[in-house]
Amino acid sequence: MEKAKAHIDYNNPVISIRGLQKSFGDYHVLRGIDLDIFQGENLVVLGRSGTGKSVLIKLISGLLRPDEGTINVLGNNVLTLTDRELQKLRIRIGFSFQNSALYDSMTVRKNLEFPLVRNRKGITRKDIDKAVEEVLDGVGLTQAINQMPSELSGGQRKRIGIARTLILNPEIMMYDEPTAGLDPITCIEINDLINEVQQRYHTSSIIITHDLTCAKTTGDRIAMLLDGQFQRVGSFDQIFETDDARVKPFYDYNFVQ
Ligand SMILES: Nc1ncnc2c1ncn2[C@@H]1O[C@H](COP(=O)(O)OP(=O)(O)OP(=O)(O)O)[C@@H](O)[C@H]1O
Repeated sequence: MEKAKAHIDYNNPVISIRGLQKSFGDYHVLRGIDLDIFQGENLVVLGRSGTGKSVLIKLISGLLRPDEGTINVLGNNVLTLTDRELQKLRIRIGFSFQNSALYDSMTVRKNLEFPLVRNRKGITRKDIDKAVEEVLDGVGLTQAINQMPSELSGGQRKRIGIARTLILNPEIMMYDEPTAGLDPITCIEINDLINEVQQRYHTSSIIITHDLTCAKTTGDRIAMLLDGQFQRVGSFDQIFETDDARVKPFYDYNFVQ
């Protein structure tokens, strides 16, 4: 499906990162990251394995501390927040991770209710039911409400995983390898869903992927992490308009639809 025009507010960065550095022992993983992600934008982060993409997400969400630099998320200086403040901030961020599995012993409904009951103290039964129905509609799976995760396809489980994140109305979504391990048709569906989420929930997103079709389909901008820095940032076509020997193989060995 063609990506609809995104409504991006370039005057309103939801994440602002400056001079970010992080080492583990002698390995200098991030060597000066500068990045703004704007309200309503899908930003794709591309980079080879081990370049520090997951480390970046952990730094943004306060799970790791940088050696240098500043990180501002939704108006908060992440490095000065208390644990409690960090927890509150994380509720405003939706994480769709490869390992964020559903609870196998619970129906889809119960899986979706779980984050609500845990994070919205005092929420009424009526509001829970409404939120579950709305979010299932949002991911196109209303019929799955009473099914068990084992009865769903990989793509459907992925959708429910995303729905479980969306139910808390996050302002930012983080997708880590959203299409990994899915067949090509399901990949297309998940890419479309990421774009639908952007439109319907007005989220800003970071999408980490190796899948260039995913990058091309979902990204309003692409940031390529090379040697610890965002060496190339721009549209899909712009970042691959180069003879840089570190960039070209990325494109040449990927099948891009
Ligand atoms: N807590 C840690 N302690 C030590 N080294 C770490 C830690 N976390 C990450 N690293 C190292 O930092 C580097 C970057 O890791 P990261 O997981 O961010 O890579 P990535 O770009 O997400 O890779 P992939 O695409 O394979 O998921 C790796 O060499 C990893 O071993």
